[in-house]
Amino acid sequence: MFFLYKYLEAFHLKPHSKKPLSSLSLSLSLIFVSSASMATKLDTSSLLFALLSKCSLLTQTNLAFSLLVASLACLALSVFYWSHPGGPAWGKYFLHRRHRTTVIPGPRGLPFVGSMSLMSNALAHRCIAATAEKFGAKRLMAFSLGDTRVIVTCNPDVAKEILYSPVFADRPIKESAYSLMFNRAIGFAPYGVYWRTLRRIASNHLFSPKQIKRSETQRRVIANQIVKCLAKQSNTEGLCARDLIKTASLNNMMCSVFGKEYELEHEHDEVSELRGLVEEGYDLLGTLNWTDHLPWLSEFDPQRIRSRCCSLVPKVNRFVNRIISDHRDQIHDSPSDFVDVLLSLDGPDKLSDPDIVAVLWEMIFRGTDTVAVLIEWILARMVLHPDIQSMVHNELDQIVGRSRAVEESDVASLTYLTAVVKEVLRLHPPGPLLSWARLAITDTTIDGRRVPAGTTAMVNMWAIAHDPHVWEDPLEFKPERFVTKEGGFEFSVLGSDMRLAPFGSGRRVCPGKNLGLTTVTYWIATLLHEFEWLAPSSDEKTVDLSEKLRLSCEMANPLAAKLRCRRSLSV
Ligand code: HEM
Repeated sequence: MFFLYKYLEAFHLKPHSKKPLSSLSLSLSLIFVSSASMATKLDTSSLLFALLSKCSLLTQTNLAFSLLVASLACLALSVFYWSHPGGPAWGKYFLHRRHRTTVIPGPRGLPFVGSMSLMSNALAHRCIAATAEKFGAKRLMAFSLGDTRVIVTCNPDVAKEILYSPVFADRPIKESAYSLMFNRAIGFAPYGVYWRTLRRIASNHLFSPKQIKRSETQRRVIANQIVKCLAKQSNTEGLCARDLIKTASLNNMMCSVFGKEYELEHEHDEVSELRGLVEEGYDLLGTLNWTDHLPWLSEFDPQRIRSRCCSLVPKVNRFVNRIISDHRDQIHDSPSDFVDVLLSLDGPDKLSDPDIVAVLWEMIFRGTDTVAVLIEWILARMVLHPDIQSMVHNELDQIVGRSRAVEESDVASLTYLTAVVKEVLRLHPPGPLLSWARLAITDTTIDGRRVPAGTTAMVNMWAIAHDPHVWEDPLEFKPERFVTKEGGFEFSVLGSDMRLAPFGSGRRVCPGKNLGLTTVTYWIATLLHEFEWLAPSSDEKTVDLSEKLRLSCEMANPLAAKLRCRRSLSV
């Protein structure tokens, strides 16, 4: 009110003004008095109208002039925000911060929207790495996604500081994740008792070494089915294994989670339906939603993410609830799959039905694509480097021999193959930006710079894994770097060494890392033991390694290969 008063007063002094200042002041005072008694009833806009209607200065010229002044003021403010290193969101913080602090370098991007183009790019990890290099900000870079302040590091020490810090144990709010119920599952549940309970239940009943061992038979059965399907198509030039591997991975998760077994050879309506739901969810969650960062856009849903989520969720609910009620109808002495486990919970651990749906849906969702994407990258590298593939074959011949199929127990002795998997994780981490970012719960200090609460933090694992200061010849495919020398330590990729932590680290580290790695290594051992993977034709010696970052970073164009069976008893 005070500002409005001042504003009108200032106008009154303009040459067009006809009404004396005293009369306007009187009008305003009257309005002030009457508005005091009705303060609770009047909203700001009606008050504004009341004020303006009292004012005879509302000429066209004055209105145009006031609009111009307001627009210029807005523009000046946004240019001021935008001029701050890191862009507009950091500029706003600069005005409100209470502490003197070193500024974090970073790109300004565009006024209002900041560096949206960095993240909406299909190669965001590469763009961020290049921008950090340009700004000399590899340790810590700031940028803005609309109103969201973001920090990103391309340095292993700073990555450790972020991922291990309890301050960054939360996830930023994403409308699509909330709409798709992931806030009630592990991935997006706010850090707290509920999240801890879910992680404990999943660690005990899905990801424990005992549980992983129990699901060995199911992985062997599915591996045999993959081999059988591939053997049938082995004469095809340019065979594309992507869909088969994705369906195999989905079948594997459906077996662990829902206790459902399907033949890979035949199309099943239930599997196709779930594949469709997962694909749609994957697309929605992997898209940068502008309304997450520009609240003034949220009414409009310009990318149709909200409406697509709204139509997906009832389908997921119907699908998963059907499976839950089938389980309720069957009485088991002991839980045989993860649905049984969740239904058997009692006391404080007991989950409501909507929460059970969210947890089950997340497991299927997270466990399917990550595994399939990694397997395709490994096969691509094998086609591209036949010399390395033949070393893997030699190892398989020595340890397993051609007379039998690989067993999961052989994998521990396949040291070169394990090194190949690690080298592919280094060059093609499925989550180059660690999939889901972290959120600062309180103000904190990272690498000596102040980071305010509410800042989103990301680790560019792809940049760390490609950094020549961290890895020798980082662009070379050299599995030998992971072959443990006599008496040396084995390099762990499970989150203890930030030079390569493709499963993240700290409190929010991937809980499915052992299950994922066991599945990938065993299936890859089988696929390489049974087949030689060759370029589709002799004149096409190269493999297209272009990437496309959705939620995971997959090959932009599916791998096409030619297969040669290595064992006569390949099925
Ligand atoms: C090759 C396989 C996989 C890769 C590369 C991978 C990678 C990741 C990464 C980078 C994160 C974020 C970690 C962080 O913020 O520090 C994550 C989180 C997660 N992953 Fe995985 N993952 C894989 C397999 C799986 C599997 C098989 C499952 C379950 C069946 C799974 C379930 C989850 C869940 C639930 C989270 C969220 C954890 C939390 O927020 O507390 N992942 N994964």
